[in-house]
Amino acid sequence: MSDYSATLDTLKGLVPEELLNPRVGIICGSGLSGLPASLKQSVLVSYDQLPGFVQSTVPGHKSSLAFGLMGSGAGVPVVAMLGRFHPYEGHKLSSVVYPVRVMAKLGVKDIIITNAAGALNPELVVGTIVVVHDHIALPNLTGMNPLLGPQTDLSLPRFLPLSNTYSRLLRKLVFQAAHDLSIERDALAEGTYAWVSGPTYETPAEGRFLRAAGADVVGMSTVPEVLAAREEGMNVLVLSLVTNAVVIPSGYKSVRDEFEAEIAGTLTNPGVDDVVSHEEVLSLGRLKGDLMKSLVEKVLEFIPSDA
Ligand SMILES: O=P(O)(O)O[C@H]1O[C@H](CO)[C@@H](O)[C@H]1O
Ligand code: HPA
Repeated sequence: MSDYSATLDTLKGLVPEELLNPRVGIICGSGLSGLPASLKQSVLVSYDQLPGFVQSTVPGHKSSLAFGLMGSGAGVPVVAMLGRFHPYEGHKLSSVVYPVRVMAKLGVKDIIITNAAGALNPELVVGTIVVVHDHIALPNLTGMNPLLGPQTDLSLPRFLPLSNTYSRLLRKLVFQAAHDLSIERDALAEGTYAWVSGPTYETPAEGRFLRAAGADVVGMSTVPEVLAAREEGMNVLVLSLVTNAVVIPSGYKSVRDEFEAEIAGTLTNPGVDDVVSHEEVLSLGRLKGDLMKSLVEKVLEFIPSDA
């Protein structure tokens, strides 16, 4: 698994030398694989060609790495994961973060991680892009941490601080990019991402619990990648696309009240239990994919080459 040299040698045989030193890594979330659609000189490498890579089995995720130049002008050399790995697919945490470590070995300094997420903060409208500034990871706190285990690379820190996880500079560049693109203010927000293992979506009570703990959005990915990227010394930017509401502003509706209103003939608004689906998540990705793409491309233009 940790034989990076086999992966790197394979990449050397498949990707032209001028694309093999990407500055920025990108991970495409559910339904967001179109992000690198307009890469120049793009070269696709399928995961099944790469030792150490597993397969993405989730609809809306492809299984390829894309190398190329992104953005206007000459473009910035990037490597993008068109499809990520989640622990709920049965992948080990070490497999989930393997591509991030490969990116580090290729020289990636800045990583832009995107995802689809449910809104816990009732003020977040579906379609909003949340610039993540913090996270809550119950799996990490309870023993499912991708950095657990013997230290195989002594050049990496044993005890990684997480108080400065999400690069202040990169976060600010998103707002600069949005300003430049005249994207309306409400299209973006800042917030805290809660990582859950999935594959079940949250119950309403779990949603309220995570909200009470201080999270704004929830998803089943990203945090393992963030931890590996930070351990490898990368600057991290996370953008979450809100695809559905988890905590419904109107809150819980009592069926006893409803029943009593019904027999009293005063029932006007019967409660309905909202149900989220992955199709809904993907359709939001299709709807907002272009916005995410232009934002990421603009951010790339602004990232200093020595950041
Ligand atoms: O986080 P990404 O991969 O964007 O996908 C999100 O969407 C899927 C659920 O619909 C889960 O995998 C969740 O994590
Ligand atoms: N919960 C967890 N993960 C998600 C959700 C959600 O509501 N939406 C998209 N990914």
